[in-house]
Amino acid sequence: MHTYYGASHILKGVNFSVRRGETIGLMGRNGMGKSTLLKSIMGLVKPRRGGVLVMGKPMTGRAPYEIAQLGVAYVPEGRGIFGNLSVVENLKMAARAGTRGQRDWTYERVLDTFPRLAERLNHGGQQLSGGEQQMLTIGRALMTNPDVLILDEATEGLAPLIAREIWRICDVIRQTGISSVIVDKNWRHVTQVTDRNVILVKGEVVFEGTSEALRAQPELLTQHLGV
Ligand SMILES: Nc1ncnc2c1ncn2[C@@H]1O[C@H](COP(=O)(O)OP(=O)(O)OP(=O)(O)O)[C@@H](O)[C@H]1O
Repeated sequence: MHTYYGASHILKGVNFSVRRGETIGLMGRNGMGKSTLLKSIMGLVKPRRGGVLVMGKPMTGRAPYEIAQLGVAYVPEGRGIFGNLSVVENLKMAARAGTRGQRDWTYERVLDTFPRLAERLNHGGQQLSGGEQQMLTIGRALMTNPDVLILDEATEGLAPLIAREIWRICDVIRQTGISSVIVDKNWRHVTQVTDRNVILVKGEVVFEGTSEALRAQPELLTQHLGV
């Protein structure tokens, strides 16, 4: 895939795939193209060359809601809950069956997974802390019973305890067999919950491999992830 913003060539031939049940870490320093890749997949930005297949169906340039209907749930950077609606309303309005008719994620199950949300059911979205808002956006994505969950900047700006809770949730989601793509700066946490990791540098893939393979190459971590 090649994606541009005007004359700026941002994604330079990125080949990226997500298999069923796989959890992928997408890493790289600021401005390397991670969000642009996710937006290109979701139909928010149109790639100029190459394209997107969802379950083998060509979906390049299709609207984000069409991608979502094929089972891809996207939690963008900076979240995006409905601040004037309560936690209950935010969750219930998202409820629907998945692409195979599955209803594994019910309102009750989401609350079991996010005990903090269960304690704040009638709070308005804007009354929640940043971490609770992130839980609510992930919970809302799960209510759509997705096949793939995409999390951009999963724990950005969250207090360490809350970030740890998000990582626990990522692990729970992984165990249910949903595929995930997780963008986060903290490679130590990312690699604990991923099967495969991809590092982007200036719009190109410079590493792709298992968490063990990445940990075995500390020079990559220093060079590309700033550790
Ligand atoms: N709407 C836009 N118009 C023009 N350039 C953009 C736009 N959005 C992003 N860019 C540029 O594209 C490049 C890739 O940005 P992108 O947001 O994909 O990076 P990223 O790896 O997700 O980094 P970050 O963690 O900072 O979001 C950057 O140089 C950025 O300045």
